[in-house]
Amino acid sequence: MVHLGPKKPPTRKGSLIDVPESLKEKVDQLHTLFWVTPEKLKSITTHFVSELEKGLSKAGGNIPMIPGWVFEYPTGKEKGDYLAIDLGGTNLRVCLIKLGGDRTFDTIQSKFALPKDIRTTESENLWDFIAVSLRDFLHEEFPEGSVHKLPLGFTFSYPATQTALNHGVLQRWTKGYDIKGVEGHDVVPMLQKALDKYDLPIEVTALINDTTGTLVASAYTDPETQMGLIFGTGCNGAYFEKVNRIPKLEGKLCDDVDLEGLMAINCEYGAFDNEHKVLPRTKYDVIIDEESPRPGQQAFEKMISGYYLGEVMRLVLLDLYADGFIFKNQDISKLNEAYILDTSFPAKIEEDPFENLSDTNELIQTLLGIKTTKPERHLIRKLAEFVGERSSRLSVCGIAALAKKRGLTECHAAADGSVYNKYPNFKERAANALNDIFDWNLPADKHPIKIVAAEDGSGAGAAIIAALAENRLAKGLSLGERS
Ligand SMILES: Nc1ncnc2c1ncn2[C@@H]1O[C@H](COP(=O)(O)OP(=O)(O)O)[C@@H](O)[C@H]1O
Ligand SMILES: O=P(O)(O)OC[C@H]1O[C@@H](O)[C@H](O)[C@@H](O)[C@@H]1O
Repeated sequence: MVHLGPKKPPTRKGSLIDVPESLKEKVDQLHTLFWVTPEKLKSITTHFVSELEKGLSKAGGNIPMIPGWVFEYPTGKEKGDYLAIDLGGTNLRVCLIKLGGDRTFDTIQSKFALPKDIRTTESENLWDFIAVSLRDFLHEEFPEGSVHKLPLGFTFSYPATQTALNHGVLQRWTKGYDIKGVEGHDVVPMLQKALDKYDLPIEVTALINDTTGTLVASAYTDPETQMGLIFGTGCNGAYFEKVNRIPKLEGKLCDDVDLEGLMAINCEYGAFDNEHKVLPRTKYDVIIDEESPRPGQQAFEKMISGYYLGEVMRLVLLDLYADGFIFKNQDISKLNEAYILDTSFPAKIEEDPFENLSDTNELIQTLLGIKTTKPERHLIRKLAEFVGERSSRLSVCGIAALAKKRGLTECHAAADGSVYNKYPNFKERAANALNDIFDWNLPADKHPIKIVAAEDGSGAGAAIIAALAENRLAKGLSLGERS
């Protein structure tokens, strides 16, 4: 007798039949507030293209468009062992990447949750945390120590101006960071100093952004890759631009750079529309921006990325409570705590498969100490769907804009990050938005521009870029601006 065990509950029907009219009207209002029409997506994308161009001009614009000093696609023959670290918005990852030289690679890695206070700690604590994490990793992987210096690719997922591959001056912290003494400084010597302090046999040979790493790592295994995207704690994209289409680099390139060649660009497009010309910001987006450590910055990122989606939800719930729609006579003191809800909160609500939303009931009771009625849970479920869908639909504007800017009619857009990988229905919603922008009306697997799962950009990408840099140095080629 085969024991089938309990089957996964079917997806719920989600009817609103037992929801009072007043709540149904509120659902409609919230849908109007968060829905982005196909026409709006198209107009946002058009503006996005012009902003990408402006970022490459000498005058610049909202979007930084940072040259990454990676000049070529990997050949797939890159070979060797490289260390890589990835300082993201939520975790630090330490990797040992073994490049096979045949479009394959192996990864040995450890993940360290960033300390809760990391966003406002002293900068020395940040660099020490990284050095100690690397020291622990080396003890495990090289118990007998290492006789020679190990090259390290440092994936630094923040906007850093690069005049060379192994330098990067932090423009500004994003994702709620506010560590003093780092903005305006080159982070490579800061990290190197901490590594030397702990006598680690490591040399930082390349500083890369996680989106550039994602682009290069994915191109190593999939030559159809034309852009690398991150939908994680933050959002961003990288692509290869023609060197002669980067006005702000005129006169700054060494003679050995092929002007007909390519250069990886770390767009830093979380900053798109800081001027607030096209994005459909709600009052909740305005509050999040005004109460963030860097008001006026990262307008696009603050509407779509993992660090903020839970906070958008929290602010709307507070309004629904103040207007008497939910949580009547309940103690909502926990809900008053900023950022108490991370993006897994709306994600788990969207994954609740039960008609009575019993998982949602437990989640809100456990996390916030609030009892809910079934009609309230239906309203909260619709709100989670609206917030999640707005994120997915707006996220695609960056992809469409990069494709339009480069004149790409078909390619792979390699995406990574927990919002892309874990948020329920993100992929389907993103595919629908691509259909809306390009009027394809095709199933996702037939899309000419296909969003695909990326390779490990922060690990393998950093290693491959370190290998590309070594190859250039071995040929006596430059890695940065004319000195
Ligand atoms: N189940 C989930 N669904 C959607 N987002 C999630 C989920 N779990 C975590 N997240 C969000 O993903 C972000 C972490 O992204 P990730 O790519 O893992 O790390 P990093 O941004 O540090 O590279 C956090 O903002 C977190 O709120
Ligand atoms: O991988 P994460 O932490 O989600 O980062 C995504 C993006 O987050 C943005 O805030 C950073 O400015 C980018 O550099 C980064 O690529």
